[in-house]
Amino acid sequence: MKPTVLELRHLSLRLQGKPLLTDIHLRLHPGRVTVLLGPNGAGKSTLFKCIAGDLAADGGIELFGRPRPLWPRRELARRLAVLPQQSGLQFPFLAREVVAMGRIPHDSRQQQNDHIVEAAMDRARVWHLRDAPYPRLSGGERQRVHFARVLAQLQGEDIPKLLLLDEPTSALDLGQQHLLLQEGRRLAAEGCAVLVIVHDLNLAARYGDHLVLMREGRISCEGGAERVLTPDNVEHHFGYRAQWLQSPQGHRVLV
Ligand SMILES: Nc1ncnc2c1ncn2[C@@H]1O[C@H](COP(=O)(O)OP(=O)(O)OP(=O)(O)O)[C@@H](O)[C@H]1O
Repeated sequence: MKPTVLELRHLSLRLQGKPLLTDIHLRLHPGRVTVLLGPNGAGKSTLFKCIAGDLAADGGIELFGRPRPLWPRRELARRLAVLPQQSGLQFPFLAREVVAMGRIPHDSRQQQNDHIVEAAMDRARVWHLRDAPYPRLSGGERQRVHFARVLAQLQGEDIPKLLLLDEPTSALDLGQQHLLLQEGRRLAAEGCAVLVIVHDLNLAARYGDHLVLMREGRISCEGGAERVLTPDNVEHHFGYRAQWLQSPQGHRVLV
């Protein structure tokens, strides 16, 4: 049986009398990219916050085979990295100092950290920005710096890991969107489980092994792109009639 990196059982959350998540069940395995999809307000970020420990929900969250509350914070941070939708970072850190924050949970020597920070910035294509003050970076550059930070965070021991990415491509141009998701796939190929929220259904179909579609706080459908992104499902969830077209390269593209 495949090991489970994350298991959610009967996860539900009400805030101010409003049900934000209802009876969510989800299992993630190493080596797979799972894409979380759904219309605005479906509960995707809320689900991330529950997994990240920022919101307390009813039900069970098991990470790497252990209930979430039993994980010491620092130990978990060496296995679970979260890229939130927005970072409130204002202080004029240099880009490389922001990336180095990813190394805080680790005890390694300074030398080793420098090497890891450089490699992560290289993978996120931001090494050239290493000495730039973070507040002066563009929105897309900041997003890539934070991506480098979570890459640096997950570098280290050969243990199961989970990366949560909340709309990591929202500020990126076309080329950078693909580069970032290719890096996500590369991490999965190295054994990490990746859970990513994206709004672009074509990116979801192209990079996701498993697609999870949410609506009104519930998982409404999951599986491969062909099963989840049917024109009927897309219309039902997003209020837009789409169709699949065959590209000359043989890929199917949803338009
Ligand atoms: N602290 C809160 N108290 C009450 N309602 C909240 C709270 N946080 C979020 N919500 C509501 O929960 C719902 C789900 O929000 P969430 O941010 O999870 O949606 P999402 O699927 O990530 O949407 P988007 O695609 O727009 O980012 C929204 O209706 C939001 O207004």
